[in-house]
Amino acid sequence: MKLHPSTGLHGTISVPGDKSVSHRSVMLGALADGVTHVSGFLMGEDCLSTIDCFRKMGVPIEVGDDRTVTVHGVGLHGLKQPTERLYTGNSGTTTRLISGILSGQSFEVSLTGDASIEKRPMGRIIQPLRQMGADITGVDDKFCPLTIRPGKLHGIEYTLPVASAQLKSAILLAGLYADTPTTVIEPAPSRDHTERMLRALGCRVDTDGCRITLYPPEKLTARDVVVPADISSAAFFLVAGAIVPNSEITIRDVGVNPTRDGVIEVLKNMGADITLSNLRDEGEPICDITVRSSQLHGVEIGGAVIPRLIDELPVLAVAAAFAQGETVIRDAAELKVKESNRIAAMVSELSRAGADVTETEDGMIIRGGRPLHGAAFETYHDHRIAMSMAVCALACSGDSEILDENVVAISYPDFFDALHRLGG
Ligand SMILES: O=C(O)C1=C[C@@H](OP(=O)(O)O)[C@@H](O)[C@H](O)C1
Ligand SMILES: C=C(OP(=O)(O)O)C(=O)O
Repeated sequence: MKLHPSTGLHGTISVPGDKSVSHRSVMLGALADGVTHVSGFLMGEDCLSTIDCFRKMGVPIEVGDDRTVTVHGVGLHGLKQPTERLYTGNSGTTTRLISGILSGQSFEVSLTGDASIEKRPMGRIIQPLRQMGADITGVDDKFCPLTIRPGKLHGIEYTLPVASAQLKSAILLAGLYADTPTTVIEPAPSRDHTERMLRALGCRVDTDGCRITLYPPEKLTARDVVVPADISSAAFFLVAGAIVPNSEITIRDVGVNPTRDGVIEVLKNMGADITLSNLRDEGEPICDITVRSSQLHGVEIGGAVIPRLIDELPVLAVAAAFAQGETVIRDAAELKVKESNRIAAMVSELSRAGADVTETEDGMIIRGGRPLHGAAFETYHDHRIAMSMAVCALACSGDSEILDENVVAISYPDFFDALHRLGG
């Protein structure tokens, strides 16, 4: 994909549905009694992997052509043993959350994903699920493929070593099958879509600060889901609108759950001109967001905000490269175990454009304000690196290329069309 420097991005767009909410709508819809109509579903490869796994376990799921999905729930105990190994593709969320659910089933199942998934840490779910009584094994007890056999589950109280919604959700979903309540304590609040959706389906989940307790329900009752637009996808346009001069972009119906909206807070702290309008509640808070270009300045990004913007850090690093002064990103070691090592990837690609960036143990230091030039950017087979460097390319002098651009299909299949429609 070739990109040219942009003289300004203009227009109103809708970005695709939230990936986290889309995954959960299928998983919890499958376990509910009744039919779940999902609208605004993300037709990205990761969420299609989730649909494929549940279909293989006997859940009838219809995919419409207007981003609708209908899940015919089979109830908490209605999943069937698949005839083959489940394949979770590139999706860490599918792999970890489904493992929690599979720990409570009465059949044996094995699962794995692509080359990236086979390198991502699974010891973090294997350990607590075993404490709950699950019979789960992996390669060296750390990696996929995983094999899960029937086990009798009981509730535990577990303090998470990292603020991870995937880990939290895996434990809570196993807790649906336990004979006593399950409590998870987070170091800092991570996205709470699992808790919200479980409550909507009639399950008691109490949250007290960073302490979440799930009470095993008799059943879940299906309820339709309206998926908000994904703030993690909107973030690429928030940064593009801020750093490409003469831009004004409005993004409609974006989910601004307070456990997800750190990117807005940080961009505003950097001096971005961002306004929210039309705020309303559809099970998740939603609003329209307008960004206009402005001169950004460097900031410190660390601590409790990190889980609230974890997937947005690559594109925030791009914003920092165009800001005046120094930006320090810390407490973000989790970035090393995503689809790629996102710290190393961004340091390498921003340096290729001429930025002054240094890798640290748990983040990076970006001394912004240097003039950046276009280049041929690598993606490391990582959708967020591809989209971040595409945004960077628009604000560089000279032309750029994104190698392996099709990787954006994991979370945002029409990303380049959307950029084009805005004048990029
Ligand atoms: O629960 C989720 O839907 C997600 C949680 C985050 O991962 P971790 O929980 O591993 O931080 C995030 O990076 C991922 O894109 C989606
Ligand atoms: C980390 C991500 O997803 P997952 O962990 O589900 O692969 C992401 O989408 O940036």
